[in-house]
Amino acid sequence: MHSLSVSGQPSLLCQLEWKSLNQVPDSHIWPPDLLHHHPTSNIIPPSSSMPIIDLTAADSVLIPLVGRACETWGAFQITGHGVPLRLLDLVEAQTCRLFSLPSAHKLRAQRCPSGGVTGYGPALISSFFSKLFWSEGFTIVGSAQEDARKLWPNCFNDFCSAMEEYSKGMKDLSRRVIVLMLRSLGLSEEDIDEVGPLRGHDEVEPVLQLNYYPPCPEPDRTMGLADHTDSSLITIIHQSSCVTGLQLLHHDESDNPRPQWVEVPPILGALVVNVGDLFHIISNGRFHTVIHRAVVDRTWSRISVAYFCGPLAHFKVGPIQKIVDPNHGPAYPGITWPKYLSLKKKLHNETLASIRLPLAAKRQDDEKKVL
Ligand SMILES: C=C1C[C@]23C[C@H]1CC[C@H]2[C@@]12CCC[C@@](C)(C(=O)O1)[C@H]2[C@@H]3C(=O)O
Ligand SMILES: O=C(O)CCC(=O)C(=O)O
Ligand SMILES: [Fe+2]
Repeated sequence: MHSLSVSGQPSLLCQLEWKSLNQVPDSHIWPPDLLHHHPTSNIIPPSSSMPIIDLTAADSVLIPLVGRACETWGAFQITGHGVPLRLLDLVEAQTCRLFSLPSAHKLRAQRCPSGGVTGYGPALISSFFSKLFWSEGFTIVGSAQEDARKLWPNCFNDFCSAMEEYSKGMKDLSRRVIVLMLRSLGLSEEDIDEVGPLRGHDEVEPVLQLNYYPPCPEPDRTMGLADHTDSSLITIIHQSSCVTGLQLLHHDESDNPRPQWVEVPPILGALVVNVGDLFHIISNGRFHTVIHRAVVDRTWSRISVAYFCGPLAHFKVGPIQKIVDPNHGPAYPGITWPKYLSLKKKLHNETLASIRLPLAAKRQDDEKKVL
C-alpha cells in the first residue's frame, strides 16, 4: 500500500527523555480549552458498558450482537477470538523492546518527514495540534524489515517475525469480524463475496501502529493521543492488560443527552474492535465510527498495538446498494482508501462530513426549486 501517504507531520521530532522529567514541559501541556472540552478526569460511569462479545458463540447469536454494538457504540471487545495469548504477549514484548531503545537509536528509523507513513515518530494526526502527544509511535505498512534493520542491524528477525505472525492472525480475525458485521446488515454469504469490501483481502498490506505511552508526572495536563476516528474499515487493538488509557466518546441516548468519555477496561487476552470511517461509509451511516483517544497514567507506561484493516488500494468503497434506503439514497460517494486518507490528512475529524451527500429527498426538493 505504498500509495498511502500522510504528510504534514512535524519535521522536528521532539524526543523526550521521559524518565528524567518531573513535570510536563510546555511543549506537551495541552491548552485547558481543549482538555476542558474533553476532561481527562471526572469520567462519569456510564449507565451501560461497552459490549464484550465471545466469538466462540454461534454465528446466529453473534450477528445481532455485533450489529447492535456497531450501531450503538461503534466498538466492542472480543474474547474467544482464537489469537493465542502467547502471540499477544510476543507482539507486546517486541513493541516494548523497540520503545526501550535509546532515543538516538530509535531516530535511525524515524518516519520520513516529507510525507512518510512507516517508521518511528509521533502519531500522524499530531500535525493537527500545536502541542505534542505524550507518546511515541511506530507505523508498519507491509513489511517491517527495512526499518527494523536500521534499529537492529544484526538481529531484526525476532521483531519482524513477531509482527508478521501477528499481522497474519489479525488478517484472519478481521475477515471473520467483517463478515459478522456485513451479515448483521442483512447481507448473505453470496452478497458478501459479490459486493463486499473483502475482495482481495489476502493481498492487502497490513498496517500496524505500535503506540507507547510513558508514565507522566502530570497526566491531566497532557494527552497521549488526541480524539480521532480511524480511517480503516475496522481497527483491532491489543492493549497492555493492567493499565487503562483508551477511551471512547459514547452517546448513551437513553439517559444522558451529552456524549461521555468511557474507559475501555483492559481484559487479559481480549481485543478491542473499532468501527472505522470506511465501514461507516459502506453501512451508509448505520454503523458508528467511534471517536476515541488515549490518556496517560502517572505511574505506569502503556502499550497498544493497532491493526488497521482496509480494502485493496484501488477498491472504491461506497454504501452497499442493497442496504441503501431508496427514499434517502446513499449518504456518501464511493471512495478509495488512499483517496480517503489523503483527504483525512487535510481535514482530520471533518473528513466524513466533507464528503457526505445531501439526502436524496432533499436533493429532489432542491432540484425542483431550480426547475
Ligand atoms: C492506514 C493508516 C491509518 C492511519 C494513517 C495510516 C497509517 C497510520 C494510521 C494512524 C495510526 C494512529 C492513529 C491515526 C489516526 C494516525 O494518526 O495514524 C491512524 C490513521 C487513520 O486511521 O487515519
Ligand atoms: O492506545 C490506544 O489504545 C489507542 C490507539 C489508537 O487509537 C490508534 O492507534 O489509532
Ligand atoms: Fe485510533
